[in-house]
Amino acid sequence: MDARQLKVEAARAALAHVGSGMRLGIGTGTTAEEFVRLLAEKVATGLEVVGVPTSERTAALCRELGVPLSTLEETPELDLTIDGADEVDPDLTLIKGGGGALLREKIVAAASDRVIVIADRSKMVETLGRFPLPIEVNKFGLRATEIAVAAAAADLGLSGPVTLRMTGSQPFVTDGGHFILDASFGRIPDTRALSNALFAIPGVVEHGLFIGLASTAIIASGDGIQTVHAARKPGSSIDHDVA
Ligand SMILES: O=C[C@H](O)[C@H](O)[C@H](O)COP(=O)(O)O
Repeated sequence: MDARQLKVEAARAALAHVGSGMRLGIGTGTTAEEFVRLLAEKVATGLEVVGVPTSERTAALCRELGVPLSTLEETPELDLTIDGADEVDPDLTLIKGGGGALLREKIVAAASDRVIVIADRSKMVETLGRFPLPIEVNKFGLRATEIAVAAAAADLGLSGPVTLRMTGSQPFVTDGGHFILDASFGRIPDTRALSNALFAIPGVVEHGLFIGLASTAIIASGDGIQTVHAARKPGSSIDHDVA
């Protein structure tokens, strides 16, 4: 099975969790787009859902394929979000933002009762950090923010290039009008500590570490589909088991 087919299989398995009447968060990226295509087929045959897209790119695909859309203003509480990821660790902490949509993705995920991550097996890692961590930053004070990010990482024993994401000769600009720094720190043993350190920097708008947001990961490989549920945290209502 090639990489695209694995994405389709993960998306298909996630679609089984979608029921009529649901308010859906709809992710961004090539895997989420396979989900949108399958969802659109179901909508065409009568499934009634409303989707809140996590990017202009996803919104355009939904419109093209006839998936009914809402906004988070109109529909601030969602039943389920389905999204891809750049990396997934065994606790279902994620790195996201390879497509630049991390800010809206995190807002939508946080507004959802459940978040299902869909990915092929290559995205599973023991420790996050092989994929450069996307950090969305305000355009103002870019250089100062770059220096502060590197210093915050160094305090945690992390180091590596922090580069401004480009599109051709121009900086990449997110849907929110910000820039993205891609931080190649290597393995991140303490994601919570790095998250806190980054949020202490005023120029940081959001970062791509998704901690405690994913409830389930649906992972496709040549051996089939693996479904992993997030471990129960004190006070949480999330189920915990590994299937
Ligand atoms: O900003 C983009 C998102 O976080 C994507 O969900 C992530 O980059 C995974 O994308 P793909 O499914 O294309 O690998």
